[in-house]
Amino acid sequence: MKQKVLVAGGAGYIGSHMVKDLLANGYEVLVLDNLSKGHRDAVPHERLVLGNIGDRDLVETLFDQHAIAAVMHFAAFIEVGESVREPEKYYRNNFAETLVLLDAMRRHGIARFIFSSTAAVYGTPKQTPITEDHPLHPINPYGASKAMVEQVLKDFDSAYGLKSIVLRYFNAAGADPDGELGERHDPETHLIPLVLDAAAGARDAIAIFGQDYDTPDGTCIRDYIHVADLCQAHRLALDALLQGGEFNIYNLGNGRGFSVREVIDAAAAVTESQIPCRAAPRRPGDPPRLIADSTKAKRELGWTPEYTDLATIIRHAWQFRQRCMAAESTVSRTTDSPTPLSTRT
Ligand SMILES: NC(=O)c1ccc[n+]([C@@H]2O[C@H](COP(=O)([O-])OP(=O)(O)OC[C@H]3O[C@@H](n4cnc5c(N)ncnc54)[C@H](O)[C@@H]3O)[C@@H](O)[C@H]2O)c1
Ligand SMILES: O=c1ccn([C@@H]2O[C@H](COP(=O)(O)OP(=O)(O)O[C@H]3O[C@H](CO)[C@@H](O)[C@H](O)[C@H]3O)[C@@H](O)[C@H]2O)c(=O)[nH]1
Repeated sequence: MKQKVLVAGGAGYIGSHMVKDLLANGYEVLVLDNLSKGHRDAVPHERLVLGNIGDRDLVETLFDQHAIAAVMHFAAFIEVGESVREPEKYYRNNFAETLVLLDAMRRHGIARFIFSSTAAVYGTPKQTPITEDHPLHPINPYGASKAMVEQVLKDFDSAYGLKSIVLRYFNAAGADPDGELGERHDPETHLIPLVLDAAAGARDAIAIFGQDYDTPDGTCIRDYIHVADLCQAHRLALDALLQGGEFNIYNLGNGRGFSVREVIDAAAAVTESQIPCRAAPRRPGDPPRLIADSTKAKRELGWTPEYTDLATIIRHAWQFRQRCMAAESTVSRTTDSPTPLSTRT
């Protein structure tokens, strides 16, 4: 019988790619998403349960009605800058609501959990590349909310035997290599899609947040990891838990950092466009440099990222963006009223 996985936040960017990946690999999938940020058309409609991970009655009913083998938890608010301005929103959604989900799992004896954590738990790292044993000193509420969940997961493992794998992603980027799914945050705050907006002329210029960091060109350095490679790591983590694996933590990145300026230059080459830029102040909560050491995930999970080249990551994001633009222009030519973009057939 197929194993059933509950994907919380499965209508979002990374979660929707995960749903597609799981279905392609023979799993049953149920998605729980409140669509606060996600897209209804990013998941097969018959699999979507509309609701909140912090709705205890709903979650307990789901666990009563479905034989859930494992939960993958993508549901969260994700903007570093917003978390500095509105910390309550982040601690409530990312921490308090997750606690409700975990408690319902515990009460129903569902004992396998895969958690989307983040490089933001490390804060400003003492050294790069960062290994998993680097101390956690988050410098923004987003990272702190994720570190708090990690602590809960360790304690739930010890006390209740709820087994988790924590995946600390660095900067998720790119899109489904088939072109069917991609990143559609609204508002978009992530560098690569914003740079592609500027390349397409949909935005006047890309603001560079800080040019006085202690990096070779003065702009922040990040480790961009393809969304399809993140999905591969989740599937391997799921297999490990289903085979009796224990609590563990893995960094997921390519081990190579690119500055904001290097990303802009790479995007200009991929799109064959001029990308106008303007200097802007530093964004609060941004560490200067985040680069992963993912040796442990490769060694223990057998993770072999496929799309490690920055140009490939940007090209896939660009292909998805162009597909969306083509679909939107077809819709606006054929209807008077706006129709939601459907990326699934
Ligand atoms: N995008 C990145 O670069 C990145 C990097 C590191 C970690 N992560 C983590 O990966 C996960 C997914 O990120 P993403 O970029 O796909 O974000 P996203 O905003 O596209 O997806 C999150 C999804 O969760 C849903 N959601 C949010 N709160 C919910 C709640 N309380 N109940 C039910 N559904 C809820 C949203 O509607 C959305 O569909 C997040 O946990 C994020 O912290 C993302
Ligand atoms: O218009 C922009 C947008 C971003 N940046 C910079 O580009 C870099 C990357 O920013 P962004 O794409 O917003 O990602 P991060 O803030 O690094 O955060 C992402 O990556 C983290 C892990 O490293 C995850 O935890 C977060 O969820 C995810 O949003 C940062 O230095 C930003 O200051 C700009 O200069 N201009």
